[in-house]
Amino acid sequence: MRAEPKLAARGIGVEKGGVRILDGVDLEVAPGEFVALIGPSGAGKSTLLGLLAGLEAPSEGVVEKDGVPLSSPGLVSYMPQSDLLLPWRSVVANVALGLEATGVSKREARERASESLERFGLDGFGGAPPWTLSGGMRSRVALLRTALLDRDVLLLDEPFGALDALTRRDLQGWILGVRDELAATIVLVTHDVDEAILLADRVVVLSERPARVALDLEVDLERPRTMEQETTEGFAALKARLLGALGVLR
Ligand SMILES: Nc1ncnc2c1ncn2[C@@H]1O[C@H](COP(=O)(O)OP(=O)(O)OP(=O)(O)O)[C@@H](O)[C@H]1O
Repeated sequence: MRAEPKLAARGIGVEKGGVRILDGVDLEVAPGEFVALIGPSGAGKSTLLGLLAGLEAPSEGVVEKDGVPLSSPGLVSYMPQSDLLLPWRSVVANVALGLEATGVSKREARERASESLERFGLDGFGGAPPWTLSGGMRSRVALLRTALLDRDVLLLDEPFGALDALTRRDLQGWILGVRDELAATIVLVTHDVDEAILLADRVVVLSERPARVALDLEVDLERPRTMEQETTEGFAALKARLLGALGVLR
């Protein structure tokens, strides 16, 4: 018998300001699975992630977590596209913010934030203001703030989108390393086909707007994943299929 999906979007349609954005999108994510969501710019990836986060309701269809319709935000950890670090708060205070928002006392939130800095490569930077950090470190602060919420679902909207190529690779390698520790079902929105294949168990491609699922591809590469796998034939074959579905290769 198949396990109940951790997350399910069924028959999702979304219309905004008279524009049809999503049209009959079905997506199931199994417990502990890592799914990457890619698609053309403006296809509706962030919209779909927002629905999975319970931030908005679809015009048609239903989003379920553990088989129960998702009716409010806060049941999952969600990291929006911009890192939203508050410039007047230190790194530790920024990390603690998510916990504080869920009702944890300021003192406990800061303690837990301080304790976690090391495993996110931020040791010694707790008192620093965000503007003194590199882009990669800012991303880790935002990721840590989201991960500390300790929900069983982690939704990431292009967490490395604004980073240069080298820093991006560095963080991809780092995500591979902390994946087990995060122990969550993960949905990641990305524009980067290599990133999707490297990190995910499955890559779901959305079509042009109004978006449908154009391809749902299992990434059957061995784990633990390494950057070296990017040079293998298996990787290249997956990439060709994804680029084909995106309309880049015809
Ligand atoms: N309130 C709104 N009214 C009309 N159209 C909207 C509204 N909000 C979003 N859209 C449109 O919905 C589409 C989907 O937006 P969304 O941000 O989900 O796409 P995306 O795939 O995440 O894009 P990107 O890859 O560029 O981040 C876009 O074309 C956007 O212009």
